[in-house]
Amino acid sequence: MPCVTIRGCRIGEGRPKTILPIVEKTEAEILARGAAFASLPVDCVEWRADWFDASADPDAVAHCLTGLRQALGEKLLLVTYRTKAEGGEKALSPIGYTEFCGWVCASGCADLLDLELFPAGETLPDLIKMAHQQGVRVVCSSHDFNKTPSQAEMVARLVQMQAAGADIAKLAVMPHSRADLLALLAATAEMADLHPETPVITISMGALGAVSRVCGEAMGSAMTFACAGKSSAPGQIELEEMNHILDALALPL
Ligand SMILES: O=C1C[C@@](O)(C(=O)O)C[C@@H](O)[C@@H]1O
Repeated sequence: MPCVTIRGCRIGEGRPKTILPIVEKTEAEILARGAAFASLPVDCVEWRADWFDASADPDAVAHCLTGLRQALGEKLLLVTYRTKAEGGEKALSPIGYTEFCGWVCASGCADLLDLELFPAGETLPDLIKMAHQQGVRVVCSSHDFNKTPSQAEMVARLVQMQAAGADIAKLAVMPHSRADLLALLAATAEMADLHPETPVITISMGALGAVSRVCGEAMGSAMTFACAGKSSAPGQIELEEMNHILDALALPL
């Protein structure tokens, strides 16, 4: 798998890189979480900006991002606006979504920007180009909180993200059976074996899917979302426990 290197962190190589989400409403709460997470053994912090009270105000977003960047030091910062349709807190018009992404990239504070495959639609390649021009890497994402699509459909979505120019392709789906969980894992292995152009992140959500969050090194998922207190999706495992499990499941060099 090719590796995406940011601030010395090699995403796509070895141990899956850990991510902690911030799901707070006010700048003060967001920055307090950022400062607390900066001292934890985690690789990346995700700011879920759809939770932010002032997410429609460009100055407030820029101010918060500047504070977060300072708080996080060398930890990677992933910025995500998860739209309601994909399981997030707020709906956003296509124009609002594009504007928000522009503010994040212009801030110079984000290492990674989450871009949703379906809402971005035809504008996705242009949004990716805009991010790249400003030195921001793109995690393209797709979520299904209701079901697990077929293996072929999951692979097709991830390949579509790669073709659009994403640096990392991500899929989170909901299982209802062991077969669903196996389909997600099989799609992950298929990507690693047959489409290794970019690292991928794959998640089967909820308790049934939780094993998918810890087996990335063996199966081919490059990053994993954990939690420290508040979680941002069902099935996330506490960071401390996650670190123990990832160590125990490490492959020999
Ligand atoms: O896309 C994802 C993955 C996620 O939904 C999870 O299942 O861990 C958590 C979200 O915060 C993140 O943006």
